[in-house]
Amino acid sequence: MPALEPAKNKLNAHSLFGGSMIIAGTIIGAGMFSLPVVMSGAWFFWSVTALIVTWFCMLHSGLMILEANLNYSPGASFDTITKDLLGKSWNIINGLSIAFVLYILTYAYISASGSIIEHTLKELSITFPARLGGFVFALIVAFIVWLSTKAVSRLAAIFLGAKILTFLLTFGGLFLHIKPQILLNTTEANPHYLPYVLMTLPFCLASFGYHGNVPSLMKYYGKNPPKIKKCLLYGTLIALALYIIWMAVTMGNIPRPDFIEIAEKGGNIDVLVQTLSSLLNSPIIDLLLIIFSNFAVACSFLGVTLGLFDYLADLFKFDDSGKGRFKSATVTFLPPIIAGLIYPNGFIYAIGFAGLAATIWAVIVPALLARASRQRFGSPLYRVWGGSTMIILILLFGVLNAVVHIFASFNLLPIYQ
Ligand SMILES: N[C@@H](Cc1ccccc1)C(=O)O
Repeated sequence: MPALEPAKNKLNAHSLFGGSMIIAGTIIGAGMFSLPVVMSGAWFFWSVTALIVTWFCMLHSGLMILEANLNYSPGASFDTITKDLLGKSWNIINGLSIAFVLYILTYAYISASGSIIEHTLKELSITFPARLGGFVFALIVAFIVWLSTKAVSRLAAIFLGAKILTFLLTFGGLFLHIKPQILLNTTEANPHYLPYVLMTLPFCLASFGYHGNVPSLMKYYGKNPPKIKKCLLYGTLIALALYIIWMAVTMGNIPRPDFIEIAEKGGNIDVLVQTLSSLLNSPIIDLLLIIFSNFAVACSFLGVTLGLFDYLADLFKFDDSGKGRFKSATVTFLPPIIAGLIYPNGFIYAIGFAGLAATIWAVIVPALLARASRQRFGSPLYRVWGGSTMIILILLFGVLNAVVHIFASFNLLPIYQ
């Protein structure tokens, strides 16, 4: 995500477009690549339903952070707001869950980039093990993050542009290939979809995560709730639309039973991309898909690790000198790199656990923040609609996600296999 400048004046004219893109750019990332695999049981209709429900709840939990944030001066971080409104214990839980999500996502990106690099080089007839690919990629990203925030923001902006461009080209092409009989799964006799829908929720939740950026938007636009509200609405809507198209093109090309094999192979990006391209028989789309997946992963990788880097630098009080930044880069990258070397194929698991931890700081804590903000300040500048009912609804959604993921981890939910 590009670095944000502080708001220069109250009537600042930062465009709506920029803020919406920051939100959409953060949302659309690795999570998206887990969706077709984990949603193959629930298939198209129920997946879209789960995505819409998650979109609604994640948009409102983001708005609740905004509601609480507006009581503080622009630049106040998530940490400041939570400590002040909910107290020390919640702040520790919040901080731990943020660090956990960022760490596990960094691991997911290393795993994903390894598999993407292996697949890309295989197309060029070069054999390169995924483990090594992930390792090298992580070192490059670590170097860029160590260099400066500016380097990250410039590169992330370029990658975001490339990601959107290749997305449009790729999916424009894929759209024409959708086969209705595959999308509607007409060949399977008596299929069951509904039992598989619950387990998809934590993955949808992870895929709609962006909440660390709400305070950044306030820093960017100043106290301008109507504008920030629109950014959240448009940014999340762009992501929702894109995910629905993504479901349609993957499920409209890969027959449902084929997903069982993809999942058995670990469900990593390369397997999905490979299956898609073997079915399409179009070298151009194949190439675009590869370029797109590389950019999508690289862009979110930079954004998320920059967040983790700043968070850890602040936590351990490492300074901004070359040496201090080296220490921060080491604590940021070393644990996920080691995990990626030992266990390179845990992509899908990682996204599921990201969903479990994200439900704390991106759903439950925001709902509690909005409640506390109303009690303490009366939320004079902006209040999310729906009163306490909305707060309760969001809390229920958050708890449901946690319960689902815990049940799924103990194999208590049906799995499509
Ligand atoms: N939504 C991001 C992951 C993410 C989760 C939580 C916060 C920020 C980012 C993705 O799909 O990759």
